[in-house]
Amino acid sequence: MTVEPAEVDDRYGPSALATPANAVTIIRLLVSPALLVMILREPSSWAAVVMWFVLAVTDGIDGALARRFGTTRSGAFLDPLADKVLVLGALFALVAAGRFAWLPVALIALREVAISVYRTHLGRSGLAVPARTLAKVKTVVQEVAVFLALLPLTVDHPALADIALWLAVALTLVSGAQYLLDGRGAATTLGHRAQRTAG
Ligand SMILES: O=P(O)(O)OC[C@H](O)CO
Repeated sequence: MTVEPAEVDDRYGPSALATPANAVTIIRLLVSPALLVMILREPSSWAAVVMWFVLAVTDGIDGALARRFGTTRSGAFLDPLADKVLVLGALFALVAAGRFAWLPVALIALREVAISVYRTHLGRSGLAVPARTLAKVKTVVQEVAVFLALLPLTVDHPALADIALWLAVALTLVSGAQYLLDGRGAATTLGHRAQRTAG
């Protein structure tokens, strides 16, 4: 038996596109290029830290809105995509700025692209692959690695951000392998409320 949280308001059906959660996701996507320009101009600054913090925190907001108003196939696709654009954009900008090595960033990028292709492939059959808990944790660790690299206070201790980045690499690869090992079992039709929610 599925127990629904009492406060859930299933206002949006599984195929809805114009939802509050998607609005937050799209705003995050539109704002992200400004951050990348900022990092390229000055890799470590308080302005970039504040902007990154806001973009990372709003990751939780679109997930919460999705759980409140109803999870959708578009949200299950768009939310992880926005995270990838944001995190990969910031990581590549930090490589370009000489702050991160290319190898860990390339490993993360390979997994993120592979899972996006996998999601798109299943999406063509009307299936969604909502983010799993471990994948959400890996996104947070990726965001922490970027945060530590941007933070002026840790500029003299680059090992901190590097350790966080390698931890993110491990979580990224393991969580990616989980999706692939589960195969279509990781997907849901979202015909009814998804058991795993986007966010
Ligand atoms: O690893 P993914 O592709 O499921 O993405 C996870 C999301 O970034 C969590 O918000």
